[in-house]
Amino acid sequence: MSCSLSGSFFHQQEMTVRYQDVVCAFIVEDKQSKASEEVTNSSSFRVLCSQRYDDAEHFPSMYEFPGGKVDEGETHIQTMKRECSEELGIEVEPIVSNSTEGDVIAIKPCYSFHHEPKQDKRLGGLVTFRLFFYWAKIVNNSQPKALASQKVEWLTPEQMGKLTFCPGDEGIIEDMLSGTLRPPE
Ligand SMILES: Nc1nc2c([nH]c(=O)n2[C@H]2C[C@H](O)[C@@H](COP(=O)(O)OP(=O)(O)OP(=O)(O)O)O2)c(=O)[nH]1
Repeated sequence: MSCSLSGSFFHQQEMTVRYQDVVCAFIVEDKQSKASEEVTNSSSFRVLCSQRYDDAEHFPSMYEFPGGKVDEGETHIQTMKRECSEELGIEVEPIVSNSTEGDVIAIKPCYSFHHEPKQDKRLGGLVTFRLFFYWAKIVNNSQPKALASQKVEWLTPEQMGKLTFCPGDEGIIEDMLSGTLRPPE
């Protein structure tokens, strides 16, 4: 069977589109901690968020969940732990469900968007990011510090809703606000 193909179709076929997995952690505040007094009596919760630098090459000043690109040979959980250590100086563990012991709860694994990195030598060219979200908690009482961002804050979904988050987080805040996305009990 023959078919006619437009120039733009050929262009797309020749273009290399790479995929880059990004792991993001929804780090839930420990409700026992003093700082979270205002949310202990409600169904609300707070999640650790960072604000990117004002002069960041991509998405300056926007908020994001801690995380980053998966390095070659890394599992998602290794990436999450490494990024949290590098960016926040904290040790985290994934929150696992009781019924599926050992399984990580992954949320919305299909967020993707196009991105044209200029400097990142690992990428180069057109890249589709796939964001994977995991619930996590801080262990060993380590305290988060803004080591790679201008600010880190514990935020409720209501507070997040008033801020601008990175494009891959589209829908996430709305889901937290509506209650469809909540930390596992
Ligand atoms: N860490 C993180 N990245 C996010 C989120 N939402 C979202 O769209 N992203 C995007 C921003 C980045 O382009 C990419 C993650 O890359 P990265 O954490 O290594 O950040 P980076 O500043 O070095 O990235 P970049 O300059 O290459 O964009 O995913 C999020 O909630 N957390």
